[in-house]
Amino acid sequence: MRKRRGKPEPALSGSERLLFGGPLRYDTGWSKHADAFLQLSFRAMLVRLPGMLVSSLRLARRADPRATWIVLTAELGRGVVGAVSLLAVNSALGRLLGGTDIPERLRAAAPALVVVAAVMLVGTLLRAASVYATGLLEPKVERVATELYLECAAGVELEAIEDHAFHKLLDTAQYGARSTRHMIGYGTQVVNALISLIAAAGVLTVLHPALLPLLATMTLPSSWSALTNARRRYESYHTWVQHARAGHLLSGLLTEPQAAPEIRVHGMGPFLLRHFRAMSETAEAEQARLSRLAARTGLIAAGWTGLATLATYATLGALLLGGAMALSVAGTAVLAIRTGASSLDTLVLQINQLHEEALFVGDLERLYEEAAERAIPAGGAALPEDPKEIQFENVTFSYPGEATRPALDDVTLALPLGRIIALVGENGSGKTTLVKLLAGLYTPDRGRILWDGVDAGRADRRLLAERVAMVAQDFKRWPFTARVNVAVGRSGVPMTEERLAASIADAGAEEVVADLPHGLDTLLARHFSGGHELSGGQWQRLGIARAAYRRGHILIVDEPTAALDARAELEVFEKIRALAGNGQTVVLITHRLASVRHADLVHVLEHGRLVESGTPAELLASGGVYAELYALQAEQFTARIPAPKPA
Ligand SMILES: Nc1ncnc2c1ncn2[C@@H]1O[C@H](COP(=O)(O)OP(=O)(O)OP(=O)(O)O)[C@@H](O)[C@H]1O
Repeated sequence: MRKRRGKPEPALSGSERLLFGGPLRYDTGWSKHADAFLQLSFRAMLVRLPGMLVSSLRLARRADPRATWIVLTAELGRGVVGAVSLLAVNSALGRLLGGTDIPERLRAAAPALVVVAAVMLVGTLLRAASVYATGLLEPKVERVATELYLECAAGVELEAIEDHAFHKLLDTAQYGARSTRHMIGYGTQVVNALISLIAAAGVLTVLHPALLPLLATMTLPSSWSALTNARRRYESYHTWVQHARAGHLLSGLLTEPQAAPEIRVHGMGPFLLRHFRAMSETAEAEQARLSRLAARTGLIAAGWTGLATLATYATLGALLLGGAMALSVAGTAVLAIRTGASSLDTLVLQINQLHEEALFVGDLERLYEEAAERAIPAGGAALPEDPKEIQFENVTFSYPGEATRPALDDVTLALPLGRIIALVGENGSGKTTLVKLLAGLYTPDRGRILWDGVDAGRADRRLLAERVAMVAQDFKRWPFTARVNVAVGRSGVPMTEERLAASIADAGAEEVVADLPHGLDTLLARHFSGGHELSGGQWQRLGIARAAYRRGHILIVDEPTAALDARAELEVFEKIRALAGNGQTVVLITHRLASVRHADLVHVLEHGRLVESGTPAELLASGGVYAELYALQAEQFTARIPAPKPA
């Protein structure tokens, strides 16, 4: 970011330091694209104007070509009407102020006056047409831009979504979609003001060439003031966007149902409120700083405009007194100057607004570009129809920005298909990371994942995802009906009752559904009226039903029984075993080693490395990590509880 002289560093609030560990401001230099701040000079603004107008026009045509055509024609027409009206006024004034006989003068001026009235009527009609079509266009343009934005968010790699810099771009670009809507209105007004200005300037040049530079001098100060303020607002926005996000986070926490019990039991309400207030006050201080600067800039600009106006009218007076200009011409000149000054003012203001919106649209365009670069690649090699084995070959993977040891370190292992394979290891040993790589959510930094010899890194990612069903540890509890919560497992196929019933049976979730007040049509979101909440274990069964509904070849279950009671756990493992019996591969992550006994193969991970592989019996016999963990768990049931000390 370009440092500005005299720009004070925003104060760091105690709340930010305590809650978020430091100032919540983004490093704006993260993007490899052109720095938006460099695009804020007056020259850059003018250079970018045609591009801004063209990009608004392109979006508008995409959203509604007919309405775009109406707006353009109407605005062009209004400009022409303005010029004709000025010329007609000039002609009427010349006739009214020439000659001696008043009725004669009026008669001579009548046709010009009729023209003035007629063009005013046409102008009004054109304005109505433009307002109507702009109203049609704006929401459509916003929708088109928002759809593109959401497509980008849904289409990028998981790594991009987890990257804070990309997330910042997502945050700022969301305002770009709204800005595209405003750009239509501002764009229209720019076109209109530009045409009226050209008309007024043309008329002025004809009247006297000295008047044109004076007109420009009169409007320069307001341009400078508007541009300076816009630049400050945009700069401040970018510096403070993360802070604003944190403020929303706090207010969201105070109202969200998940946090409500803890807020009440731990009495966290006043704590969060206090910090919300402190964060808001810091943001208010920034607003006050901007307003102070805007008022100062406005005052300087107003003084400058006053002097320029004085000079203009003094010049006009001197021309009149010196006999260099007729009175009627001076009258038209005053009108043309007023029209021109007002058009120029509007033009500068609207270009500036357009420019300010364009900066946000610029963020949106940067997001489109960045998202295209980070998109999940389309196409690729086909995977074998019925593979026998998936082989991890020296796979190493680190999460972006994690400088310490890799989450997976040189892992080589085999996953024979059609079996139950368990992944075992202590917290943070890399089990979830391994299955995420298997599902194609991440790609290895080094090494390969081979499906019967075909490198998954080169495979069509869509086809790979087709094969996989996953119940992640933190699987999504969609705030939709129970039916949808199961059927989203494969939302691309028509929903059938048979498939739903079979998946629910496969997951042993019949009772969960039967207990719902409206069966499968029960809304599973308590914060909506008529909504219902499930327990953690009940949700887990629906999650498994969702994965069963997907009918992928490989079922990945990450901690499937964490929220289940002992009986339910046994039952769920029974169901998972039955699924494997159908020829489906099950990759199971669990800490309950008793449940691993039924696996065909166990891989044990430690600190991201594979330390043991084998059948449960082999691993128990070998006395390694698995055997040690197993013994620890078994001990918990057999160890004697120490007798209470005598009083
Ligand atoms: N999204 C992420 N971004 C950055 N680091 C991550 C991310 N997810 C996991 N890690 C890190 O990667 C390492 C392996 O995590 P992983 O979730 O694969 O372990 P795990 O064996 O599944 O653990 P657990 O048994 O607790 O679920 C950990 O050090 C963790 O901090």
